[in-house]
Amino acid sequence: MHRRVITFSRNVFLPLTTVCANRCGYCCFRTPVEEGCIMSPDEVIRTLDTGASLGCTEALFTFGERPGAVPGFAAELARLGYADILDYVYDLSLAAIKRGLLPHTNAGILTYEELDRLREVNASMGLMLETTADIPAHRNSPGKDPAVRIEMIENAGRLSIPFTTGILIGIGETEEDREESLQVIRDLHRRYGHIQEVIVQNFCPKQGTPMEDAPAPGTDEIRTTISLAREILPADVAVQIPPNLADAAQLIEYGVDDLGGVSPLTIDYVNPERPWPQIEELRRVAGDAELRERLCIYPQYIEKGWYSPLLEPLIRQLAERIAGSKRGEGA
Ligand SMILES: O=c1nc2n(C[C@H](O)[C@H](O)[C@H](O)CO)c3cc(O)ccc3cc-2c(=O)[nH]1
Ligand SMILES: C[C@H]1O[C@@H](n2cnc3c(N)ncnc32)[C@H](O)[C@@H]1O
Ligand code: MET
Ligand code: SF4
Repeated sequence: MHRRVITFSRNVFLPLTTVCANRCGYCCFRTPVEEGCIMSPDEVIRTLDTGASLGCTEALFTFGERPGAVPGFAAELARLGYADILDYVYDLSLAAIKRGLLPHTNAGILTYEELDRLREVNASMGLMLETTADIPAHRNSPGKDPAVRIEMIENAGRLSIPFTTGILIGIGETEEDREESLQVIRDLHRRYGHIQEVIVQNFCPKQGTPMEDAPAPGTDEIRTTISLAREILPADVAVQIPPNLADAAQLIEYGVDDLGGVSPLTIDYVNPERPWPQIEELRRVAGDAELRERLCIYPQYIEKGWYSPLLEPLIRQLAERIAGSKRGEGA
């Protein structure tokens, strides 16, 4: 009999800047421009080096959207010798590759040209659709307009970029909205074949944000949504849940395929109050299923050659390494 497989990726989280042109009602990550709103190259390099020594394979660059549009940010970035945060992430992606980590960037909305440029140094990229609904939490976030998000996910498809997206549940959308959001993702994948995973992320209220008193979705609601995702999405698209935000052991059997990026080093800067479980804990969560490490580019996209030539040697080397550690376990 075929044993079920649950995957995860070993990463470091690099929040290059907390400055953001949006103001989402649920977010505690964003800060005003001030000294220290940008992660310094030294700190990034140190994190990459330590991450590499701990066996991490993914450098997750997740940060505020279009920070350059916020007054004062450009001057802060200029102190580091950069005019555009995307040039900064490009250079640091090269630094990650040099140290043996595959970059995965989620910087919010990017244009077709920007995606094309970052594609060169990213093994995969991501953008949460969040929801197709028009909700109060996104009133001050032009970048969360569903049409804008869908257009970017579509552009990533046109560029054959292995892509991570997902929905955020409990932010004021209805169950019908969740269904519609998942159908939109399915349709994008039917057209371009680039969606490797869909995150079903549960909203966690944050003190000091407009939604601090909004209720968090309960386990039953998350379960129903996972089942819905598994039902709507084709089999080659993984359903991912974040094991630090939800009780993963109680959810696995409803159709979870993946536990996302887990870090032995860095915290989840978007949910700083929620520590990552250790790898041993994930094994318990997976239960009867086989827990298997993966890269931030899924195997089917490696096979198809959906990556830039610059990444080829590292992808090859890391794919062999994680396959080897599995053999070493006698699995
Ligand atoms: O593509 C994304 N990946 C996100 N990831 C990455 C994801 O968990 C994995 O790294 C992917 O599975 C890449 O393979 C996060 C990881 C964290 O530690 C915390 C938050 C996120 C959020 C996103 C996200 O919004 N989009
Ligand atoms: C990086 C991703 O984190 C998610 N995100 C942002 N704020 C929260 C929160 N309070 N709870 C859960 N997820 C959140 C969004 O979906 C964003 O796209
Ligand atoms: N700001 C981006 C977005 O919300 C990246 C994740 S949140 C830090 O899409
Ligand atoms: S969730 Fe992302 S886009 Fe929204 S305010 Fe926070 S950092 Fe900005």
